[in-house]
Amino acid sequence: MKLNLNIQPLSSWINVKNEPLIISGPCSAETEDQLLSTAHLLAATGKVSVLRAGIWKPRTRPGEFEGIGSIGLEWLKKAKAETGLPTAVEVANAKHVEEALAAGVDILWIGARSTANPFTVQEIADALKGVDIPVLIKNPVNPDISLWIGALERINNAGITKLGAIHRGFSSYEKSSFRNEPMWELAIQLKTLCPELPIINDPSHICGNRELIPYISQKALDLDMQGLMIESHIDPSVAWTDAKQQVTPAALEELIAKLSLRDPESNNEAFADKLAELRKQIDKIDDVMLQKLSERMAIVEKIGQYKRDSKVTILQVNRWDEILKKGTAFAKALKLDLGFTEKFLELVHAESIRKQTAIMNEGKTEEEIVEAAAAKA
Ligand SMILES: O=C(O)C(=O)C[C@]1(C(=O)O)C=C[C@@H](O)C=C1
Repeated sequence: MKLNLNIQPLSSWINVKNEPLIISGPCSAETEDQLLSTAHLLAATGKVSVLRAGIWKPRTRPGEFEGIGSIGLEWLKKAKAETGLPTAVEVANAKHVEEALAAGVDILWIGARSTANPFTVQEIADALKGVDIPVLIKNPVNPDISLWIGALERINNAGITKLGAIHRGFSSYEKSSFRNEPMWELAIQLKTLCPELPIINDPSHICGNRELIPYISQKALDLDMQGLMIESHIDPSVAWTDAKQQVTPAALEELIAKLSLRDPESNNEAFADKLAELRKQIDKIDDVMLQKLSERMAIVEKIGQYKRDSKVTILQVNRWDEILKKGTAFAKALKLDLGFTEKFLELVHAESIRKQTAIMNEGKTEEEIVEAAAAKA
């Protein structure tokens, strides 16, 4: 399946100073002086293409600083006039859109909490009808790619063709070293569904601390993302919001200088030949692997029939334990990663159980059974 979005390439709507696109600025606009001094230092790096600032801050609990509000738009206007940097702000309702447009903001973005709510996204989409402005959409807080896609579609349906996504990571119940789990596979899935959609990474919100930002930024570029949105502050230690994850403009400049830029392709003929040869080898191995998996599943089905006819349970925990032990010992000898091997074997075992469950239920899969029950309920 491919996503049918009507979008213009990033280069046609942003004058990118240096590849990749760097959007930077304070988490929150706090004072005129803080915003202007940060903006001037960012502009002086020559590496930043867009100045960002939070004007209205969606906070988890009331009573915290909820953004400086409309006055911040005036400061942004001034910063743009003085530095020449185009500006970007987050909007979360129709009123924000109206005010941001009136203040001449160049790029709007929709935050993760808003993306998770289709009513909010639709309200913003309606407010954007007939307007020609770039809009970036952060992934929803929860790891649900259809909400992300739905938001992109709603905004695109409103006529916005200068459209991009921002990967800022996902909330998770599990304890993690990240503020928001990157779950790169979801961003990769989005890119696969819509290769022409620019995806910008937001290492600040993924990391939640300054230390990890260089690593995540490099990984994002290596996964062929088009840009980075990194929060910066003239003095992060006194920032009113997200103090731990903001960097100084000087630190940002250093971070950008250290990034390795790699191209998605190479014109070097020797490289292309070598790559083609190695890929041929991989194709052959993948064919054998899939062939073998298909043969394995045929045996699993046969066992399933025996189990059904002999009234034996699907799960054979001792046998499964033996497979895991044997498999991981072999993987160790082969220098395969143990975590990967376990995950792979678990996936295969789950598929065996799915197949045998269908055999126990006259060929009906669990999804079909659940669907039929839902239709009756
Ligand atoms: O050995 C069996 O009993 C099988 O059905 C095969 C198999 C497997 O996939 O290897 C599947 C389910 C059982 O829990 C154990 C092993």
